[in-house]
This record gives sequence, C-alpha cells and structure tokens, in this order.
Amino acid sequence: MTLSAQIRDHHFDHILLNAAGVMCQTTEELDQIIETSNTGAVVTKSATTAPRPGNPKPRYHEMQDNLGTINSMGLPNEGFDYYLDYVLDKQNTTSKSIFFSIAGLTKQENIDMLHRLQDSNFNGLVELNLSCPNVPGKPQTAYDFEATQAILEEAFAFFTGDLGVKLPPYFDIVHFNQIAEVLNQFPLAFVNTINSIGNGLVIDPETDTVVIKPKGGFGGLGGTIVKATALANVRALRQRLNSSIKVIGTGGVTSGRDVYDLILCGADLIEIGSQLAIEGTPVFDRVTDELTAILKAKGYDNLNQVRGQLQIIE
Ligand SMILES: O=C1NC(=O)NC(C(=O)O)N1
Repeated sequence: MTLSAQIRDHHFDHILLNAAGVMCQTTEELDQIIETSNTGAVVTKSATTAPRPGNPKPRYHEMQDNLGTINSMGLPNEGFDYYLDYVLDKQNTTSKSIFFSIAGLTKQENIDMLHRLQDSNFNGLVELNLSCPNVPGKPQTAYDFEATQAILEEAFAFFTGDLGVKLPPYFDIVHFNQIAEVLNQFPLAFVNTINSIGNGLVIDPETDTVVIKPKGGFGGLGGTIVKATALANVRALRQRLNSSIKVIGTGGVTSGRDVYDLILCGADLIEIGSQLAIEGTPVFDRVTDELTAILKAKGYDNLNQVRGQLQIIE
C-alpha cells in the first residue's frame, strides 16, 4: 500500500506529518517526528526572528470527551537562527522532507526571513504562516486579501524556493473565491489549510472560569470540533486553486477515516496537530493502520484512486 505524495521535487513516502506548533519547537522534538515511523516530513514551529517566550500560561487546554483543544501559545519559539541551523544540518542526514515555518509579526519581518532562507542552502519547503490568531493586537493576515496579495508579490519578487502559505479557515463562499483569486496569481508550491479556528472560548464547568489565561480565554480551536471546517476548506480550495498548487490538509484528524475524508476532498499531505499533542507519536502508526484498513476494504491500492473523489448528491 503506497501512501505517498509529491510536491514539486519533494517525494513523500508517507503523507503524514505534524502540524506546525505541535512537538516541533526544539531539536529533540523535531528529531522525534523525523524518527517516527509513518511520518513523511516534519514542520518546524513557526519562527519569528528573535526567540519568543509566548503568552502567559495556562495557554493550552484539552477539552473533555476528546472534543478538541484550545490554545493561545503566542508563537513561542527558539528564533529563526535556531531552526535554520537545525534544518541545514538535518537535511544532510534525513531523507524526509523538512518544512520551515515562519510567522513574522510584520510583513517586513517575514520578507527578511525569506531573504535569509533564499540566501541559504536550505533545500526543503517554506511555509509562510499567515494565520496565527494568538498574538494580541496582530491580525490573521490571510483574512486581509490585499495584505496577502502584497506580501506574496514582495516575496515572489526574489524568492525562488518551494514556498507555501498556512491559511486560517474561511466560512464564506465569496471568501473562498477571493483568497483563491489571490493565491492563483503566484507560483506557490502548496497551500496548507486550516490553521486553528481563531478566538474560540472554553469554560471550566467546575469553576465557571475560562481554561486559558491569554486574551481573557480566547484561543485557537483544534481537534475533533474543527474537522467539518477543515474538510470544507480543503475541498473549496482544491476546487479553486491551480492544479500546480498542492493542498496540505490540516485540522480535526484523529483517525484513519479523517485522513481518508481529507484526501477525498483533495488533500495531498495530511498534518496532525491536536491529536498528536494528546496521543503522542503513536498516533501516526494508529492512523496509518486505520487508513490502510479502509483502503483495503474498498479495494484501493493507492491514494490517487481516492484523492478528490468526494461524491456530491446530483
Ligand atoms: O499559527 C498558530 N496557530 C495556533 O493555533 N497557535 C499558534 C501559536 O499561538 O503560536 N500559532
């Protein structure tokens, strides 16, 4: 059973990887994802130029009955140079692809980091995170179509590597049309959808209190409760984007069936975030086994027979 995929010159023996932010802030965590069976790649914690401690704790919470997670991490990371040092060394010793995620707090900070990557020997893929909902006072850039267009115009004026964007979820068909119209103007290698559903609120029933400290308890939602939104965004963007732009499906994956459903909607790679944080790296083997069982039961022997094959009711 070949669970493989391709983005430009990057071949993925496995379609699974972590979602940026989960188990990827330190070199030890990154190594663990790479060394885990049934991952085809790794993505780094979204980097800012300088190291960041992130928001005050508690800033992450797992809901009851595996409903999902809420987080307001606030881009805690070791800083750009730490991840550049790591990827330049690691790319020589692993066959797995590496995604370098960046999330500058301004357009210029993102452009500066892209120049550093352009001038480096990094041969992996770059993910421009335009969707972090948790830095107080900072917007999710990809909800501003003009700002998204402007940063991509400036980036592609010099950047020649394999660049993709991490998008927030959209909830309006017109917005699917508008973001696709912007993205189709650029030679993007991929689009990764979705980031967490921004600014949800979770209450502790024992104490009538929010469960995370930052922003009065407002944080990004992930896990089971975001699956339907992830499916819709993968489907809508796949239907609208040029075929040269691959789609990474992220959001709500807790089982092989969830992976299968995202592939039906057109995803090429699949990221696991919340369930990886909850279950640890065994999630990759479990989900792969479940997916393999579904494919066998349906008589499929590769994912191309599934990808994009979601049926509608005529
Ligand atoms: O892009 C992000 N999405 C999230 O849900 N959380 C992190 C963060 O807060 O750092 N960043």
